[in-house]
Amino acid sequence: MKKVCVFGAGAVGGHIAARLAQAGVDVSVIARGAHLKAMQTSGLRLIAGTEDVTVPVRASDTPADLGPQDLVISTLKAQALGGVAAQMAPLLHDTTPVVYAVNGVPWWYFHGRVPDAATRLPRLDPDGALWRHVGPARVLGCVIRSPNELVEPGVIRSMTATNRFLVGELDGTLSPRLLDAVSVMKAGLPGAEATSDIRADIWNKLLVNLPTSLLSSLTTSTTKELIEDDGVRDLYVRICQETCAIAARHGYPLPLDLNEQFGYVGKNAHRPSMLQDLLAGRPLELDAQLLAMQDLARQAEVPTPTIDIAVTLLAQRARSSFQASLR
Ligand SMILES: NC(=O)C1=CN([C@@H]2O[C@H](COP(=O)(O)OP(=O)(O)OC[C@H]3O[C@@H](n4cnc5c(N)ncnc54)[C@H](OP(=O)(O)O)[C@@H]3O)[C@@H](O)[C@H]2O)C=CC1
Ligand SMILES: CC(C)(CO)C(=O)C(=O)O
Repeated sequence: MKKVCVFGAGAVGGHIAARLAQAGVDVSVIARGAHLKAMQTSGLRLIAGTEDVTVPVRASDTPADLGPQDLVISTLKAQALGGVAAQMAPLLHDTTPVVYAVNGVPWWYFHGRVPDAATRLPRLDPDGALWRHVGPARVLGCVIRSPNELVEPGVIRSMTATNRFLVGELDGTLSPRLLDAVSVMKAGLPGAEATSDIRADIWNKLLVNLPTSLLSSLTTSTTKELIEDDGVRDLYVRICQETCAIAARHGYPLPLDLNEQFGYVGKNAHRPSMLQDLLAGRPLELDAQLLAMQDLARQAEVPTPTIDIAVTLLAQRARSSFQASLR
């Protein structure tokens, strides 16, 4: 049986690990702190609608305890990826693929696209640790469409019945290792799918993340509340339009279907992961979700006045709430 390790099994990774364990997949998790202790002592609990399941799961904070894997699924926040890149070594044999399930512009985005010197995004891999210790050859990109919250250590609440995980090779091929990874994931996650254009899926997800991360975090509102107010909805639309303009200049003209957008975000009273982090006094995924998008806008000379104001305000809010959490 294939061995799968979920690295950074918090809200999303906990959901993935619980579903895989439920389906009988040989899955283990890397986590830390009180959440790790709770999983080791009482198992991993997933609450999804009326369903409430607890599964035993092998959990550690030390990759060497778990050994080489057939598949690693990273569900860390973007800003944590570089710091653990070197620690992944014990989980990797020569060909182990690593699925990077993460929001925002990914560190590997330009790999294979433009001449080598310009392929790295220093903001997302400041000292090159990801490039050096993992490298783009192992990477399968993954877009998450699955809202979840870690409600207490060891306990994940899933906010919706439809959970999609779009997984793709960076060069778009439907390779045997991609189909293998998706079939392992599908055992517990019927919404896992192989995609032949992971970058298009990333842009589509950015189109949801830019307005929801910015506006929910600034207003402390759930995604559903955001679109109930005319003024906030107007800002939401402007942020979407600016995001579409950036995407188009980078080769991805996105159709802006506001009915579809509002249908997706309005369905759940979900606190986006960025708002969850803000309320908990944790660092935000500002670089990957927001500042990298401003970089791409500047590169393509696309004006983003609404995004810029919202990012400035949110960055300040993040600084002050992080400071408050230290007091
Ligand atoms: N939550 C959601 O609904 C959604 C999230 N996403 C995206 O998915 C990704 C993951 O988000 P989410 O699941 O919310 O994040 P979480 O913070 O809930 O999960 C990440 C986990 O990794 C742990 N971790 C961090 N560093 C280490 C380390 N060195 N060793 C062991 N464990 C570590 C964290 O522990 P600690 O808390 O101690 O730092 C945390 O439990 C993000 O990119 C997010 O934007 C996408 C769609 C929906
Ligand atoms: C779009 C949203 C809000 C839920 O899928 C998300 O990606 C997040 O919580 O970070």
